[in-house]
Amino acid sequence: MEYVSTRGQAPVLDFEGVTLAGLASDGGLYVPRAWPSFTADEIAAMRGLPYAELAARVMAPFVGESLSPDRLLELTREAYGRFAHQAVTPLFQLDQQNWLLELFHGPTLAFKDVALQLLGLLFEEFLGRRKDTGADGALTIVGATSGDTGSAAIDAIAGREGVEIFMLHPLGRVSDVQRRQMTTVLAPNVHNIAIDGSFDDAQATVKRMFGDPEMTGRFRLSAVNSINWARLMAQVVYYFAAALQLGGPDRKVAFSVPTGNFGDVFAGYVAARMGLPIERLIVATNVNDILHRALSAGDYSAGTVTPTAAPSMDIQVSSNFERLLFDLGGRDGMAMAEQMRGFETSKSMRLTNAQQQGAASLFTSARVEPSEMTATMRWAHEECGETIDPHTAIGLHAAMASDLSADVPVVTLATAHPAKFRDSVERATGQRPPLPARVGDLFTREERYAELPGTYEAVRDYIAEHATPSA
Ligand SMILES: Cc1ncc(COP(=O)(O)O)c(C=O)c1O
Ligand SMILES: N[C@@H](CCOP(=O)(O)O)C(=O)O
Repeated sequence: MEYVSTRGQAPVLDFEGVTLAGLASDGGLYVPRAWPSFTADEIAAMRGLPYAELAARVMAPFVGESLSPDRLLELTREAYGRFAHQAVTPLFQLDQQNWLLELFHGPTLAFKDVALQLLGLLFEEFLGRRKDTGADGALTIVGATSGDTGSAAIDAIAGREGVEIFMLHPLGRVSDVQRRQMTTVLAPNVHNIAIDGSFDDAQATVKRMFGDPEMTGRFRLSAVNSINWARLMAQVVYYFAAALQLGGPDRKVAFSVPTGNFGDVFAGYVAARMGLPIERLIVATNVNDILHRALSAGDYSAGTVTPTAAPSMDIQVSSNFERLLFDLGGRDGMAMAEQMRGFETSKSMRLTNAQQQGAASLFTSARVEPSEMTATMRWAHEECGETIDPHTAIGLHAAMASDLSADVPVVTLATAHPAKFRDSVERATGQRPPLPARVGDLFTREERYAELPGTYEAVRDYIAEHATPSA
């Protein structure tokens, strides 16, 4: 499988190459040159497979020659063996039409674990291989988080040889559980940085660093955010898992996805491109609603980020939207580069007709207000006996407000465990969700992190001082 950049100028790479590279060198994002697809019979034959086997089957075409099928299966078995639920991503039925896909049974209680547990193993595999051949094996990961990617990536990377991680989070804008899941990991290869700014500022810093020759010349940078293709690839699998349980491929299923950086819902788009019959993808946002404006009116213009009770979705510049626009706009890298240059200058762009119409054939969107989010948490608790987190509530509200026909099952992605957002959940339901035992003594452990201004220079200098130069 070959991967090309959405901006057309970066070298074409294989799966191992894109996994280690993260962001493309022209500032674009890597996507497969063409979408692999399965026939309905091939999809039907996946019914009943254990999750790790399904994952290996769905991801095999993306991995190509970079791993043998047996090795890929060993890695998926290892990654998903660490989950607290045997089904890995179980479904929970709420009512006749609505289901929750519980994606929070991994070590750090959010959907990020599904991809990052595997990505940690892939880094180890590919770096080990390079070391065996005498090539430089050291990797400096630089990431941005609004709370969940950070903890999942740190859990996956802490203590691993030849890899170090610098994780930027917005100071004071993540929950106490999210922060402590990152800052109490004291492994020497883990560096937490709280910046005075928003997630968007952190993400912009990370992207700029990949284009800074001084940094790329000294350090071998890589990414754990969903700019890394391997992240998205692993997230495609649970769309297959859910649809197969609800009658797919013979029956269409809709998904409602609490959305910020557009990674999770883009994985649903990829599943559809691979042949999985999907009735609709609902993009659910909080008041940081750039994606809702883009999908409903073609207006992709970023305002200031408003802090909310669903902090992981407090994002205005959604990285992966570029992947969708590239695919829907005829895969023209030069045109995409120009469109993104315009956006980077003015923080605003219009979708082309092709992009808007292409998106409308599969996506709808909704902006969910704080009162609707709270009411949905309360409804799920009182009527269905299910405690849900604020992000999931945003997805569920959008699902229940949609105009889908009653015979279409709607799966809302339950992206985080309610215990990660205990204060908001308690305010909505009157019950404080206990922390699962697997996160351990989070509130008695020592915390360590640096606090920096939100400028590129401050972060660059800190990383330049603390990172290990590549040989
Ligand atoms: C709990 C939670 N829900 C939803 C999202 C939004 O997902 P995405 O950024 O892939 O759109 C995030 C952050 O990524 C998250 O952490
Ligand atoms: N909500 C995310 C933001 C980063 O998203 P990613 O999927 O691109 O890593 C977070 O929790 O950090």
